[in-house]
Formats: sequence, structure tokens, C-alpha cells
Amino acid sequence: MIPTILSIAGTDPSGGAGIQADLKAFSALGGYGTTVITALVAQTTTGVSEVHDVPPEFVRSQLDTLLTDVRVDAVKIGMLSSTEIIEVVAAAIDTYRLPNVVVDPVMVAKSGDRLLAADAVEALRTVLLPRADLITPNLPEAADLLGEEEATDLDRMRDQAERLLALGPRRVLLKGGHLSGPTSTDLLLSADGDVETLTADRVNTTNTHGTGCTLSSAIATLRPQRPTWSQAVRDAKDYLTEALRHADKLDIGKGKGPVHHFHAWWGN
Ligand SMILES: Nc1ncnc2c1ncn2[C@@H]1O[C@H](COP(=O)(O)OP(=O)(O)O)[C@@H](O)[C@H]1O
Ligand SMILES: Cc1ncc(COP(=O)(O)O)c(N)n1
Repeated sequence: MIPTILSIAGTDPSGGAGIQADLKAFSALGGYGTTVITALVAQTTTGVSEVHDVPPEFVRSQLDTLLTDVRVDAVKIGMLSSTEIIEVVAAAIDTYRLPNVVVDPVMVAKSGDRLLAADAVEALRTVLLPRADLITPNLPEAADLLGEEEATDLDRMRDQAERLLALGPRRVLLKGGHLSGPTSTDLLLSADGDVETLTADRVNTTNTHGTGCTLSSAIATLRPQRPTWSQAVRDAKDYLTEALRHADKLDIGKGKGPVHHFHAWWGN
């Protein structure tokens, strides 16, 4: 059966991040995509010019309308913008017993613009993280969630991943893309005590818009199709590395361009 994946996230008219990236990853990896939109974002490869939050009661209406009809097999949660929207999404996870919940704790766009209000970080930490099967913070997000300095090496990443796990998610994938070096290494820790290091060769490109969205969506899509979280995360990282490798085939915008959801079947 084709898995049905739900993205709860904001938009990106340039098609590289947010809901638009999520749908591309769902389709490319054999899923059927559904969406609940939390914020309309006027953004492109060079940055964010304006954010228009969807009223929280309308986020609830989208969730209720969808989930009373459609069964979903996994959920990817991205930009949530405000405390009120976080609370609505957390309630839906409980009410509909949503399975395979992947939370990408989106806070700031690559351009430096905020996608989550500073006063909503507390709600993300205390209300949403404990409901997640997996969280996928990058290094700045991990530091913000913990109120600490950003990790600068793998040892400090390991310590921070442990502290993130203590906030209540079942698993943490701490992404090391913001470090430099010949490889890009992420750490996967689970509440069962498993620790895995995932390493990929660093791709030499500035087209990295949407890497986090793509990776979390790929994990959510693959989880129902793989026997373990570990296998889903590993295959999703391979998919993302390929999407980065093919990013320079695109010529989108003047800033940090998007990754390319390469389709082996078409050969492009
Ligand atoms: N240049 C790169 N080459 C290969 N992998 C990368 C590169 N940049 C980031 N990644 C990988 O992309 C994923 C997301 O990276 P990261 O930049 O840490 O998060 P975010 O996109 O949320 O800021 C991680 O798996 C990271 O290891
Ligand atoms: C609506 C939305 N959600 C998330 C991101 C972060 O993107 P990235 O994957 O590059 O961190 C973004 N720029 N816009």
C-alpha cells in the first residue's frame, strides 16, 4: 500500500522549502502527500520578505477536516510560527493518535529570517517535542532549544543530542550540516540508548535551500516503508545527498538555490 504522509508546514513560492519541498520528497519516495498549511511565507532563494500566519482556529479546521476523512501513516511537522499553532498541532497529534511524527523544529530560515516567534520556543520545547517520534534539529536550533552555545564538534553534538533526548522525543537526529570539513555528519540517538553516526561526503554547492525540509520529509515517507527508524533515516540521508549532488542542474533564483529531487526513472 502507498503510504499517506501529512506535512504540517509553511509555504515557499520558490518551491525549495516548506510544503512545496515536502510534497516533492513525498512523491519522489513513493508516498502520497497531504498538507495542512500554518503560514503563508513570501520568500525565495534570497530570503523572506513577509510572513502571514494562518489563524490557529483555521489550522485546526484544516486538521479536523482532513483527519476525520483521511488516515495518515506518518507526519512531518515543519514551520509552526506561533505558540497558538503549536498548541493546535499538539492537540491534533493526541486526538487523532497520529503515528510516526517527525518534527523538524524550524526556527530561522537560511537567510536568517525568523520562522518561529522567539516566545514560541518554550512551547515547541515543552508541548511538541515530547509528542515527537523523531526530532531533526540543526545546530542553531539545538542550541536555541537548550539555551546553550552552538556545538562546534562531534563530541559537543553528542552531549547536546543527549540533552535534547531528555526533553522527551523518542529519537533525536542532530544534523551537523552547519559544521565544515570534508564530510557532513549527523547523530541519531534513541531513548532506547542506541547511538548512530551518519556520515556523507560534503557536496560542494551553495544550493542548500530546503535541505532540512527535504530530509525530514524523506524520513517520514520512508518510515512506513522500512523496518526501523534507523533504516528510514539512513535511506533518507542518502536521498538528500543525491538531491544536493543534483542541485546545480537547477538555475533557480539569485541566492541559495534549492536541492533537486532527482528522479532516477526519468534520468534527470
Ligand atoms: N554540503 C552538504 N553536503 C552534504 N550534506 C549536507 C550538506 N549540507 C547539509 N548537509 C546535510 O543535510 C542535512 C540538513 O543539514 P543542516 O544544514 O544541518 O540542516 P538545515 O537544513 O535544517 O539547516 C543533514 O543531513 C546534513 O548533514
Ligand atoms: C516555510 C519554510 N519552512 C522551512 C524553511 C527552512 O528551510 P531549510 O530546509 O532550508 O532549513 C523555510 N525556508 N521555509
